[in-house]
Amino acid sequence: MARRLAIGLMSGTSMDGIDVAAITTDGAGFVRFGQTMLRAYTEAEKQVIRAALQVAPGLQDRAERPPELALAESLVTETHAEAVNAFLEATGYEATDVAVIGFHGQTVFHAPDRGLTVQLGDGLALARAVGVPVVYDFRAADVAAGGEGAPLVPIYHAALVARSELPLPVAVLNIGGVANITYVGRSPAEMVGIEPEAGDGLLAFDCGPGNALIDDFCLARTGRAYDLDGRLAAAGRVDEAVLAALMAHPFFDRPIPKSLDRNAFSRAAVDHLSTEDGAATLTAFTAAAVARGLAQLPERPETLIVAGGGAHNPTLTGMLKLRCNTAIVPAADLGWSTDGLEAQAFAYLAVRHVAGLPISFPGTTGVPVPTVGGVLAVP
Ligand SMILES: Nc1ncnc2c1ncn2[C@@H]1O[C@H](COP(=O)(O)OP(=O)(O)OP(=O)(O)O)[C@@H](O)[C@H]1O
Ligand SMILES: CC(=O)N[C@H]1[C@@H]2OC[C@@H](O2)[C@@H](O)[C@@H]1O[C@H](C)C(=O)O
Repeated sequence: MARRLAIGLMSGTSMDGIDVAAITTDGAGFVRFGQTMLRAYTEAEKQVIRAALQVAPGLQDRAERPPELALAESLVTETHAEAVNAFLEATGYEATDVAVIGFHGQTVFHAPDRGLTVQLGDGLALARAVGVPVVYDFRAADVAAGGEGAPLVPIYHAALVARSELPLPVAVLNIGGVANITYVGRSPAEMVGIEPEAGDGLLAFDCGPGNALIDDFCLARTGRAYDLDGRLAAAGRVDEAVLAALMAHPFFDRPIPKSLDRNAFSRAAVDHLSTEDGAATLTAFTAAAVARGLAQLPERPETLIVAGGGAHNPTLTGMLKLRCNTAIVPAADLGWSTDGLEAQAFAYLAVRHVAGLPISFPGTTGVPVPTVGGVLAVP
């Protein structure tokens, strides 16, 4: 398969901004990293997205666009076009150099049990604004076929593990707004090939909260968007009784694969705690949920590679070390991008779409057969 330059765009559940990343890939075993960039959302932009998040659970149909969603969708499309143009300017690439863009959009609601997963973003408008073909709406086909619609990054994790010389099994933990785990249990090279098998070699699932609960708590208590370097949590004490109550949520006993809405968990259980103790307890909740997730794997991974914004929180990574009985390796130690990995993944998934390769698998989303997701928009 031909190697193509692709750009990926990820606006995740943390709603901090748009990660932009370029890779050169054949959509299978070849991946060469290009540059990455963050186009941060302003406070006013975050408000527009938050308003859409509030309204979205009332949707009956994923195409419905009440005013809050319509406004947020225009904002998402326009800011992504701005981000791509800024990235082209900064990197010196011409639009004509780029074969395809993978545009995740902004998830505002995810309820696969109701057949609903809603990502805001107009792929055709973006393609026209930047002059590059765009693959978007990656999750709908998987949900329509009976899958969870998430996580979708695992096949990219498998491609990166295949290039590494790590002993298997390996697990990759992404700590975004929600946390998710990928398990690579056997020769991953086979999995990224043309016909990945639907065996238990590649498993994935959302394992619990990531940063979103901590972020929301921090914003409500201090007015700051997140617990910088985990300082609040480091100054507090974990309330073990509250933690046990949080871990009693039925989600943790559900078999894998499984996925989560950003707002699946409530932080009400820490309302009576001090700001420091609340932050410590929610941070421990994220770590404990990862440990529970690892226990659902068929084998204990030799290595747990940690990526996503939560990898920058030393209080959280310290708690992971205490609670997970495995070697923890920051993604950056392997030369992987901590913050740009998901954006790279959507570039990879866009190339797979163009090549007609599946992006989700029975082991990663529970979809009955490997499924090609996404919609192609040509300018
Ligand atoms: N220095 C830091 N200290 C503590 N937390 C941090 C730090 N840097 C980033 N974070 C956390 O990382 C979050 C951003 O993570 P990330 O960009 O991976 O999220 P995302 O792309 O929205 O995720 P996803 O799509 O996987 O849900 C911030 O909201 C914050 O909680
Ligand atoms: C529905 C949705 O947008 N889910 C996100 C979210 O953020 C992290 C986790 O929950 C993961 O399942 C997924 O994103 C990543 C990019 C994925 O699909 O792999």
